[in-house]
Amino acid sequence: MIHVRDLEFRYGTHPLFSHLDMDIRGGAIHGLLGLNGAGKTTLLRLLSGQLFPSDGMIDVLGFTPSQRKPDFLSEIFFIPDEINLPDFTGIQYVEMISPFYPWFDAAVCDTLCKDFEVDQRRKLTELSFGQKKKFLLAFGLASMTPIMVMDEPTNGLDIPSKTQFRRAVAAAISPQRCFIISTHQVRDLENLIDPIIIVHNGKIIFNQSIEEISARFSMSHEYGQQPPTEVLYSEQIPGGWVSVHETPAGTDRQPLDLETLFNAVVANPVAFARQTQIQGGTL
Ligand SMILES: Nc1ncnc2c1ncn2[C@@H]1O[C@H](COP(=O)(O)OP(=O)(O)OP(=O)(O)O)[C@@H](O)[C@H]1O
Repeated sequence: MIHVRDLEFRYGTHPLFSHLDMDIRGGAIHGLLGLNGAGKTTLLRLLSGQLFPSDGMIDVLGFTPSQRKPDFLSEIFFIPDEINLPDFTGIQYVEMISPFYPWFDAAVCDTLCKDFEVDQRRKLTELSFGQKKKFLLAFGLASMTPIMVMDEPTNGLDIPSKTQFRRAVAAAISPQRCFIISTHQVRDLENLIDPIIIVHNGKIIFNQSIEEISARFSMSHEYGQQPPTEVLYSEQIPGGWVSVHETPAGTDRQPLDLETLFNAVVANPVAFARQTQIQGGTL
């Protein structure tokens, strides 16, 4: 659904992306991870036509986002981290904005607002940060756009709302839709995001499904003071070490936790670089 080739992007003279390639398929909830300042928000804005590349190609559903064609803008919904909503009630917002989204489903919006306990009769400017975010999530999921891009969507959500968010997103994904979620809160989204994409030093250095990851890499815990040897990555934990290594054939796998995987990939990108593209499937 999304293809990026040789993307270059700079803010002023400061280069951020150089020769960045990425392929994203439909029917999946992609987790976009990266260190602070790696360029996650910038990449999401480039994909949604809010920023323009300095060079290279971005293809989203056959559109070039920077052209900002109305047909393209009605197929993508962007939920930013910082939300500015107009001085409307939720009901007025739905009346004014939903006509831009041809597949908008008002019943889905009502149900999600109810689940999130957001009162659409209230002025959006008078809602708390978390309530605004939940309203926009409900509206965005109800927009039924094939592409949905979310920047740190669980920021500001209380614990039950995070659970409802995971449930709503899992229920909304379909082979015709593609979600990209940028997050630092990987524990909030564990078991939801798959594949995992990591942006680092101006490039996509990792883009693999959980199945591919767990077939190739395992995690183990060792007790004692000495760090384990012959591993791809290790980090100290109370009483021992957790390490990431290639899975030897025929051994049982330990599920990988995403935080450790992320630390491992960023600490040793070369070791993980062999499979940065999703292989097979409909790209
Ligand atoms: N408007 C701007 N003008 C100049 N530089 C910018 C601008 N916006 C972002 N940057 C720079 O671009 C880099 C990437 O920023 P971006 O917000 O995309 O990163 P991020 O991965 O989303 O970071 P975080 O995880 O901290 O939210 C940073 O070094 C940032 O300072």
